Amino acid sequence: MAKQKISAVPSIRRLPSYLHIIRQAKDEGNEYISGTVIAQELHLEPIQVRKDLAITGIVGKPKKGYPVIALMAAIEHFLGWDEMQQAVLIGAGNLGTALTGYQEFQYHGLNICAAFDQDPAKVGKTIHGVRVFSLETMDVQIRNLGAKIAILTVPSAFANEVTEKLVAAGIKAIWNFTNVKLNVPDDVLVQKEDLTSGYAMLCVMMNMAKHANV
Ligand SMILES: NC(=O)c1ccc[n+]([C@@H]2O[C@H](COP(=O)([O-])OP(=O)(O)OC[C@H]3O[C@@H](n4cnc5c(N)ncnc54)[C@H](O)[C@@H]3O)[C@@H](O)[C@H]2O)c1
Repeated sequence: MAKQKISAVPSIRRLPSYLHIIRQAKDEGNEYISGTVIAQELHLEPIQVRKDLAITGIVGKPKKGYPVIALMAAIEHFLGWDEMQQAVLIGAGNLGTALTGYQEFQYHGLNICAAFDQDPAKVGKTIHGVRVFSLETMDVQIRNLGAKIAILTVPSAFANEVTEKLVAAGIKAIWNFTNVKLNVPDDVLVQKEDLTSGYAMLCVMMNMAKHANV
């Protein structure tokens, strides 16, 4: 996996919300959905939705919109969600437990197949159907499971120490929930996640609304 600059980051971040709405439309028995309907649901401009969907290669029909089944398939294929990825989770604490319990990942091609923790009280337990293993067995287990993705939810102080072990075990992509910049070789991808950036947006919106109302 080579590191490349991704140009359409905001569009890619919106695709899962589109998929959710399109899936709902399909469940309600609709064969087509228009960009305008998706835009209305998400408070976006229709032109933005059409531009975003264009990156998946699908084109809508005038007056009808997009065929829902083909549109879902195109988005899932673009995101790589039409193939199930095996992932391991390191740090079965509060956040790690919540992530293992998030059933939606199954619809997004992500299967958390094992968890690892250094706490002996957690080793051997099963959280939301995911077995927690000892860190000592991590290398062998990752190789046996063929997992290439790791979800990192350990305390930040241990993030790089654990990352070194993950890389040695053959992990090629890390979803990093710690607040640490990970030291990884060029062929290992890292996506850092921070819930506070969403909260920051909410605060700015609240501030703007407050000033607009005075
Ligand atoms: N990105 C976000 O928005 C966000 C939100 C919440 C928490 N976090 C981060 O996620 C991490 C976990 O937070 P939490 O609230 O779940 O903490 P927690 O203390 O509940 O869980 C941490 C788990 O990691 C285990 N652990 C500790 N050292 C380890 C090691 N060396 N190897 C393997 N396991 C180890 C602990 O035994 C524990 O089960 C922290 O780094 C926290 O800052 C990020």
